[in-house]
Amino acid sequence: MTNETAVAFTGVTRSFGPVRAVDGIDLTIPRGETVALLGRNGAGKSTAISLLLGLDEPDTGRVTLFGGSPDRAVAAGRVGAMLQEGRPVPRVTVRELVAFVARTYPHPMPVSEALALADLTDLAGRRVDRLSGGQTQRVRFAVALVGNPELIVLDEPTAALDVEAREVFWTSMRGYARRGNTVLFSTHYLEEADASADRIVLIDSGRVLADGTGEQLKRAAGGSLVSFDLAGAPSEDLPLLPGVTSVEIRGDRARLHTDDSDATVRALAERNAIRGLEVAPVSLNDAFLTLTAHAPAAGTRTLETTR
Ligand SMILES: Nc1ncnc2c1ncn2[C@@H]1O[C@H](COP(=O)(O)OP(=O)(O)OP(=O)(O)O)[C@@H](O)[C@H]1O
Repeated sequence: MTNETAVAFTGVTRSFGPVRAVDGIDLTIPRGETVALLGRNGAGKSTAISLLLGLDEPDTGRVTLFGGSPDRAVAAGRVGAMLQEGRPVPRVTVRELVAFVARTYPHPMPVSEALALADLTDLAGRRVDRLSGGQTQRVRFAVALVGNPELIVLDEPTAALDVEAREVFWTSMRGYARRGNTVLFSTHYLEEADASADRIVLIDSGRVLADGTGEQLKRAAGGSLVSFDLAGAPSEDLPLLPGVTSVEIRGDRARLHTDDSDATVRALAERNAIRGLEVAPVSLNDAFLTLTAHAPAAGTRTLETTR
């Protein structure tokens, strides 16, 4: 680990009774990187974030922020967080709330700057209990960043926001990241992870399944999807065709994930199995489903991509 490391998980586990919520995570995030923690419900994202913020302790392993304990980094005002649970909203204006929070940090940014970064300048005088869901989320973002943290941690920041509100939110977030800050956010939304993060860490059953850019994840899951009508032909040997990494049969339609679509299509042509043939790049959504569907019951299978 170097001075340039913002976040480091080393062999971290955390169980709740029989549930291994975090099951051996090793993860290093350099300063200045924007990382998405991507996973379905119950994957272990919130537990990992609680450990990272020092709100919970690992059973084994260690989490460090900027080379020290999470508590130390939080106490020094180096970390801002936007967690899932909402707090009761007080009857103050947006500016008053953000200014109040700023006073609790050692090196806050000017309140007007936090409001501008969160796109709240026009709403500064509005009462916080009279805002829409998207506006409230931006207030929570301003509260998380007014302390001028080097690392900001956002647990599903856009849950329940519509497409437009999400776009506004991510524009704000990217503005903050561009200042050289480190951002870690969790999400179920693949497009969001791909659009807003430099790097995606795919988590399932408390383990890191893949770690790389959206492009690398797509490649790791098989580069293309070749589909065609079986027209009653047998499908048992399709997994053996060149390039094929996985096969799905839906009714009479076969969908082959392949990392060499040319070779797969040639082999299909030789079998004369080209009715309704389509070749498409794997979408991030397909990549996610393929990777998580293959999660093993035991043992770590990290699809570590070359970074
Ligand atoms: N305090 C707790 N007590 C018991 N089980 C817990 C506790 N916290 C988390 N778990 C379990 O640990 C697993 C991981 O939960 P976690 O909340 O970390 O997932 P998540 O990826 O954040 O899910 P979501 O996307 O739904 O928020 C789940 O099976 C959950 O039920």
